[in-house]
Amino acid sequence: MKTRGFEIVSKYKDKGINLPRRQTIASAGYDIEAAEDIVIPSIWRLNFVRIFRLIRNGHQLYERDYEMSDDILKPILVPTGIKVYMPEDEVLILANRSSNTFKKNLALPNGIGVIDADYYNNEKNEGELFVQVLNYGVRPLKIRKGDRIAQGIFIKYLKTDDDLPIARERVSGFGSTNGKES
Ligand SMILES: O=c1ccn([C@H]2C[C@H](O)[C@@H](COP(=O)(O)OP(=O)(O)OP(=O)(O)O)O2)c(=O)[nH]1
Ligand SMILES: [Mg+2]
Repeated sequence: MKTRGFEIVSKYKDKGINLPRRQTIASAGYDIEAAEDIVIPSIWRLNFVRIFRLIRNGHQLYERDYEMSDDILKPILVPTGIKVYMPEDEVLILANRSSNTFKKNLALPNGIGVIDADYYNNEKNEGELFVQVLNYGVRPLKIRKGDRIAQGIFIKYLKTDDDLPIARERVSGFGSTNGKES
């Protein structure tokens, strides 16, 4: 019987993806690997480029220039090539590895990632997990395919007494319930 587990998404079948694994007897987290080589640019450099662009365009660096700009510094989404299934009352918490901040200047800007049970096999991206990352170091950071970039922890979540039943199905992630994806 299938209860909870990880699977490889179709796009990455036969691409040598390893399913997440725990590393020691009592490790809570299933370590999740990057599915591709990817370079994470430094946020300092990106911000420098933005400021340089503002100055070059003759803008003064007033607060309103930032407010007017829709040039949001978006985190990089690292593909994992995997999806996760679990009972409806569970959630996979995607957490950073402490070594990422300690050794690599790699942060998960959303703090933790919340992977909902109904994200599995969604029509848009089949439920592929992505890890949002920011490199707060000064150099670009190379992530290689197979590097363990985050860990997934399964937990049960609770509902309030007056929780409203809802029939809406999840079609994707990253703002899909906002009406439009951002
Ligand atoms: O680090 C993350 C965080 C989320 N997700 C996927 C799985 C999750 O089920 C979905 C929605 O995440 P969340 O509810 O945290 O984001 P949202 O901004 O509320 O998006 P939505 O409106 O789609 O719920 O996006 C990831 O792949 N990685
Ligand atoms: Mg949501």
